[in-house]
Amino acid sequence: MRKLTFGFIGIGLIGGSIAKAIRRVLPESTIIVYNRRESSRTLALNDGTANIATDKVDSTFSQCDYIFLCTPVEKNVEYLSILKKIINDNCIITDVGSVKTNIHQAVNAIGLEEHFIGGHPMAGSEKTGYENANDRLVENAYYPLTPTNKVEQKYVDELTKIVKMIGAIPIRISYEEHDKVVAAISHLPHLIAASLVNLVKHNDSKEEYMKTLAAGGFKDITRIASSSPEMWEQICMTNTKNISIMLDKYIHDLKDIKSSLDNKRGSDINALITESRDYRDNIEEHNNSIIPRSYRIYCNIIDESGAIATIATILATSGVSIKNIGIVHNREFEDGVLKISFYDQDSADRAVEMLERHKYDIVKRQ
Ligand SMILES: NC(=O)C1=CN([C@@H]2O[C@H](COP(=O)(O)OP(=O)(O)OC[C@H]3O[C@@H](n4cnc5c(N)ncnc54)[C@H](O)[C@@H]3O)[C@@H](O)[C@H]2O)C=CC1
Ligand SMILES: O=C(O)C(=O)Cc1ccc(O)cc1
Repeated sequence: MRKLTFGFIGIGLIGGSIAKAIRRVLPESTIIVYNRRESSRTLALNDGTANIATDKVDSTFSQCDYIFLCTPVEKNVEYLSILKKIINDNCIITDVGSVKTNIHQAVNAIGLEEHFIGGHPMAGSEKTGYENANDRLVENAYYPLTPTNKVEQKYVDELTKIVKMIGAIPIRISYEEHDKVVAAISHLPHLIAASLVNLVKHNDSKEEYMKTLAAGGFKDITRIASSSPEMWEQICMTNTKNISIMLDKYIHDLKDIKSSLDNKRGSDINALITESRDYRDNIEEHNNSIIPRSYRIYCNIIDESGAIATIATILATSGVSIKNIGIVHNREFEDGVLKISFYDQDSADRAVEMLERHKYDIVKRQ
């Protein structure tokens, strides 16, 4: 890989994570960041991610081979006209926005097609900001790329290689198709999560029993209701038509469910959950066959304070780095079990060995 200069407009959760990942895998590269908030710029300089940080998008970015637009989707579009006056002839602008049609249309309108490859890492969380960024965030995640035939293939190949180097899985798709897909699997679910939380809020009693008793299932399905309002307003205002079409279908399905309830058709409910369970169970199997397996183990623990800390300490003292750790409650593990993810198979194997040596019960799973 040639020595590259990368620019980042916005180093929040996603921009910050990609910049950190590039610093890790291409340590010789130059990284220039612009961010509205000064504290993130300082953090990125201090932790060695950025070589240069600017408080405006200016000619410093003319050195860039790649510029990642990583602000909310309507804002990303605003930077295109500024960048058009700055970039060099060989620069590729890419973005990480959750919606692709709006930016492709803008790119088209201002004549930047040869310089643009749309992108969208399918990883992230409800958290925001550089403080939550990490260099492994996009690892094992699909990363749709939406180049048009106006951009030279050598750039598509190189960006694809960079996406692979940071551990993500590039997948080429048209921007129109992309926006239909994400309306169904990401944008509508965020609206459903938010509306479900508000439904509970608006129907809770003054004792707040609903809020108090809300259990794992409610929390699982509504985690994303804590996402950034500004980011999601912009997503919904740009992928409006696709989301609205899916929402119509969903309202239709909800009405069917209500009719099954009102008419006491238990077999309909049974069929609903049987169908969803089969499909849902298949999502992970399907992913496992394409994405490298996530290196995880499951361990039974006694439900008492300090139990997780003890395991974390055993692994830390054995030199095993934990990627993620948390209790899962689902029908597969009736009483709850600790799920621990690692960065590689060796770490997972070593963790099993160490925990079994300490008499922990590792749950065998296909
Ligand atoms: N959060 C997620 O899980 C994912 C988000 N995305 C996309 O990534 C992009 C960035 O999102 P996050 O990093 O999650 O958000 P974030 O809130 O963590 O970061 C947003 C960045 O944009 C900057 N920003 C916000 N408003 C701005 C404005 N008006 N002018 C200039 N800069 C502004 C912020 O200073 C920050 O650097 C969005 O386009 C989003 O659609 C893509 C995949 C996943
Ligand atoms: O937190 C989650 O599970 C998400 O769904 C994160 C996310 C948010 C926006 C995207 O465009 C892609 C992924």
